Amino acid sequence: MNSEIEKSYEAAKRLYASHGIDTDSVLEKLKNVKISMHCWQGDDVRGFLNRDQDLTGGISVTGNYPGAARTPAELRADLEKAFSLIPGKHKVNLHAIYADTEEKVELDKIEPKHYESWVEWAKEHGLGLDFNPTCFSHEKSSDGFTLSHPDPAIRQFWIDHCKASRKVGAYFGEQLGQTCVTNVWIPDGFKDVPSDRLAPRRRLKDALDEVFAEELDPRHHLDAVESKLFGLGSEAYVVGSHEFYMGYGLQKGKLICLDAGHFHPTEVISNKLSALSLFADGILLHVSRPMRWDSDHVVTLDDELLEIGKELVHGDLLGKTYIGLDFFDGSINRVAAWVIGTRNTIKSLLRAMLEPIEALRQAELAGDYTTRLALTEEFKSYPFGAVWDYYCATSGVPVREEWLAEVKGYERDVLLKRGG
Ligand SMILES: C[C@H](O)[C@H](O)[C@@H](O)C(=O)CO
Ligand SMILES: [Mn+2]
Repeated sequence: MNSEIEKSYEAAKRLYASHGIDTDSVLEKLKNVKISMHCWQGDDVRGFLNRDQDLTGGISVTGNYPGAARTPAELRADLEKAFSLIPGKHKVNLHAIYADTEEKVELDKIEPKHYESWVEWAKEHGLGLDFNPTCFSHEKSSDGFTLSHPDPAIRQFWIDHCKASRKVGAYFGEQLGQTCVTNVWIPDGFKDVPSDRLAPRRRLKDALDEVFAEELDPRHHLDAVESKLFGLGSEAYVVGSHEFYMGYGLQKGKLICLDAGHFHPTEVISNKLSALSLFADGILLHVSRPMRWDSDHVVTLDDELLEIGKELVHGDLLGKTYIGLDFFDGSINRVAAWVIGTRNTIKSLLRAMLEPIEALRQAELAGDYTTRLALTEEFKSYPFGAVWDYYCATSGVPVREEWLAEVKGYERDVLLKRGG
């Protein structure tokens, strides 16, 4: 290893040690945290089933940066490239539309065999897999409703799709020896003020009961439910609101998914974690960056991401929280988007682990808010970067922005040769 990196790390280690923070054990702890990298950043949420369908469900990707993956092999190659630039061992989050099969299979008929190549690949690379039913970009969701659809036949189609998805998820967990989280998100909602808010929610509740009726081994598989305040075309009312899923998840023992972009613009998920942790068995995060709305920008190391990291680390929530990412930006290199967002998410955890939390808590308890503020601010310029660089170097991934040259080379040699 470059001796400058080592020297800076040793100096940083001594400085943090003077506050009782052992950087070596922090890095050991960090190594065990898995981030679920969402496959859909790699191809603008197109998938491989129903590729002729436009992206619907009130979500949107803008930008036409060249090189989006067109096949499972291309997507896997891009994911591998990204993982080679990110420290640690992580997971990949698949949507049902990412099936790798020659068969023309309908969503309600998907089976583990349609995802076998993903399982083989995950085994080969020591990765975990998570899963999601895809309740959008389909003719049966074209009027904006799925599990809460008033037509029982359409509702049943989506119920069957979600049931089939759980089986796929359970297979992933069992094959890979890592719990798979299958997350249900549906777009259902109204553009304008509804006359009946209750009936769709009652239908959704019943539909979910049917979806989750079969018990699955929690060592292999956990269910999550994801709420939203509004989407494009569902500005007035979303059936699966936060209150709905918080109630459902707490009552039925499901993981509650908090997507950073799914709340009122002044609401932050970092402030929900401690409260939820007192009641929920587990939490799933969709780390995202809303810009004025649920715009799914690549996550940066902004105040909210740092706050999320602090809550997870200082609230001792890493053991009960599954950290997934959810952004999709088609205006920049998509491999770089993964690398930036995932490295930032890991950095936010490291930053929190390097905080003098005991001293801060004592100051707070004593009502000494001056010390709390002074220490918090001074620690912002502590040599966190030296510890991060050392972590990257010892994990065998590029240090600082060195990864960018790798991505540029990959763009030149691989992505730009893909054509439209
Ligand atoms: C593609 C994802 O499943 C989707 O983004 C969902 O998680 C969401 O956040 C919708 O706004
Ligand atoms: Mn999400």
